[in-house]
Amino acid sequence: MYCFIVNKVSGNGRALKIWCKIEKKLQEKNVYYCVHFTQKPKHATLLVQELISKKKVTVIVAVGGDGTIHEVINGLVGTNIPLGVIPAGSGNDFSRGLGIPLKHDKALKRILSGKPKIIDIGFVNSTYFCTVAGIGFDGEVAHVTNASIYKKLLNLIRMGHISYIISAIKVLFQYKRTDISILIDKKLYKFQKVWLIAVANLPFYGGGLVICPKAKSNDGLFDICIVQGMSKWEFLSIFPLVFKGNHTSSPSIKIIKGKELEIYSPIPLMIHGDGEVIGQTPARIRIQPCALYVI
Ligand SMILES: Nc1ncnc2c1ncn2[C@@H]1O[C@H](COP(=O)(O)OP(=O)(O)OP(=O)(O)O)[C@@H](O)[C@H]1O
Repeated sequence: MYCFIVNKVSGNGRALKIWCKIEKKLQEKNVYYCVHFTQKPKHATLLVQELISKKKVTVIVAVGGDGTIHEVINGLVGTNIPLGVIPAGSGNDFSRGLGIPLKHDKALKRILSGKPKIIDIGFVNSTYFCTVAGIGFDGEVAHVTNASIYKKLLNLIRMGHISYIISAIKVLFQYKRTDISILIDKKLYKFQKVWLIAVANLPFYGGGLVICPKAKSNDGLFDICIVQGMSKWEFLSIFPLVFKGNHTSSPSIKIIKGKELEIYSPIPLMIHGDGEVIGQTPARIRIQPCALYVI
C-alpha cells in the first residue's frame, strides 16, 4: 500500500491543495493508498513508525517540504521501504538535488512507475538529515526563518524561498564569527573567524542555494564547506555567487570531503538539518552510506 503523509501547512497550505489533486489521480488510477495528516511538528516521524509497524506499506510518500521529508526519514531510515516525495514546500531542496520533478503530477507519475534508488543519509548528534546540516550562520538563519511571518506571507505567493535570503541579511548584521576545531576522519583542522560549516549530502539548501555543487548522495562522503575569515561585506558580496555555486574558488572558502566529523566551538552554535533546527554544538556527524531508498 502507498501511504501518504501530508503536512497541510507546508508551503503555507499549498500541500493540502496539491494533496486534493493527487488524491483524485489516485482514485482515477485505482491505486491502493492510505493518507495521514500531520497534526504538529515531529508528528510525521511518529506516523511513519506507526504505519510500518501496523500496515503492509510499499512506499511512504511525503507531501510537503524539506522539513516534512526530514521528519519522515527519521522514522524510515533502517527499513527497506522506499520514500516517495510530492514536493509541496517552499524550498524543496531534496527534490531539486535528486531530480524529483517539482510538478506534483510528474512527481506522482515517478512514484507510481519509477524504480527506487539508494542514497546515503547523514546523522548529526541523534537526528538523521538528507540534504545539508549547517552549523553557525545558517543554523541561525534556519532558526530565524522558521519563526518568521514573512516566510508564511511569501509562501502565499509561492516565493517562500526568498524568506531564507531575508533572514540571511537580517542575521548577517548581528552574527559574530567564531574559532572552530573540526575533526574530519580523525584529522584535526582549526579555523578562525568561521561564518558557517555546511555538511552536504546533496548540493542545495535554503531554497536553491548551491552550497556544495559537487555533493553526491551516493558516494559515501559529505562535502563539507567551511566559510571563514572574510568580513561582513566580503561575505555579503560572495552571497550572490552561491545561487550558481560559483563561490567555491574564494580563498576564504574550503571544501573538504569526509565521512565523519566532530565540531567544537567556544560558544554553542545553532545546528540545522534540512532546514529544521536540531540543536547546538558540539556536533558529531557521520554519513550512513546506502541508508535510504528513494523512488
Ligand atoms: N499540523 C501542523 N501544524 C504546524 N506545523 C506543522 C504541522 N505538521 C508539521 N508541521 C511543521 O511544519 C514545518 C514546515 O514544514 P515543511 O518544511 O514541509 O514546509 P515548508 O517550510 O513550507 O517547506 P521547506 O522546508 O521546503 O522550505 C515543519 O517544521 C513541521 O514540523
